[in-house]
Amino acid sequence: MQNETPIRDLAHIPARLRPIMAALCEVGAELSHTIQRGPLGGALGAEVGVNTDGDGQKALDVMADEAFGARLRSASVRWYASEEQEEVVELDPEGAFALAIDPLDGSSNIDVNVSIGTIFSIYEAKDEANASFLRPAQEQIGAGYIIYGPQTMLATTFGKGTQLYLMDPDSRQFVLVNPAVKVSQSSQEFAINASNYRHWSKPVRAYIDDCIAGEEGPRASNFNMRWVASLVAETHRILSRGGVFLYPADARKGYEHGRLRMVYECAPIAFVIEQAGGLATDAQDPILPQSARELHARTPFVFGSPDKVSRVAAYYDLPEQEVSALFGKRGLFRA
Ligand SMILES: O=P(O)(O)OC[C@H]1O[C@](O)(COP(=O)(O)O)[C@@H](O)[C@@H]1O
Ligand SMILES: [Mg+2]
Ligand SMILES: [Mg+2]
Repeated sequence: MQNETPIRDLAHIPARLRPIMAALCEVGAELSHTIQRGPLGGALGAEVGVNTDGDGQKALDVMADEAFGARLRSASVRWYASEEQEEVVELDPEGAFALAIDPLDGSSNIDVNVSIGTIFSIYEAKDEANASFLRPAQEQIGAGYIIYGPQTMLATTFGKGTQLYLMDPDSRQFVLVNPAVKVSQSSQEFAINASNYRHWSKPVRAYIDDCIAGEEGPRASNFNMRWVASLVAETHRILSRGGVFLYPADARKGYEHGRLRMVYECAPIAFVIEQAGGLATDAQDPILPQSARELHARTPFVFGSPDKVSRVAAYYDLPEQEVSALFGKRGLFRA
């Protein structure tokens, strides 16, 4: 049964952002229900078009975008920037906020019953649509994600730590379960799409080679690997038990800046992770001081436990011959 108040504990949410958060949670709860019904509610994973980035659009991508856009109209959102829309949409000319959204993240997992999510980022609205989003990511006033997994959860930050809420499936209310999430320092897990190994730069190969070399290698420790192909799911795992995520730039055409989009994927996840004591970079420099070049611009993205993220950057700082020497000696995947 749908409850009147979609979030039970409001103390951590600034009063003026509560209508936006209520709207996001209401639509999130509906999506969670739709996702749980899976094929009983229609072909959610059916390809229905192509978005501005050239990615195939699934039925659920479009459904989620329409539902968020419609509900946020009455939540003081002036500018709405979505992965699924080429341009920024004006929702309420009187609205005070600009909201960027990846309505459905990890769409390749819709049909295989694996965790997917919604990512959002909130700024004060400026008079001009694009200028409201093409600005330093550290100007975000709120960010977070909803994960639709075995449990539906919300992770948010408003600049005072990261909070975690669990949706009670009976009442569909989001209930605070952790008021101060902290990224663990101790995990020995890395996440990267290793099928792209041959396309990576030398620093990335050297970093991963050293992880894979385990106890016998320079790290003198065994590592585990995970790749869900849902940024939200990888973020949630790292918030829960630490580790490092990498989606670097690579040599494939169109991947000069990696795959993930700055405005509605990397900026909000960076804010959530850093407020939980982690680090987020473009492999070398922090994400939060950076601005997107354009609405759907990509950026390389590395985040997680601070020691691991800093170590990745250190591999880029090694002189070229030194990385080559390391790479030559340690290249376990060499064809
Ligand atoms: O298929 P790849 O190259 O491993 O990319 C996986 C990445 O792409 C994404 O699915 C992109 O998100 P969308 O589903 O919103 O397009 C990320 O969630 C994930 O980290
Ligand atoms: Mg995404
Ligand atoms: Mg998406």
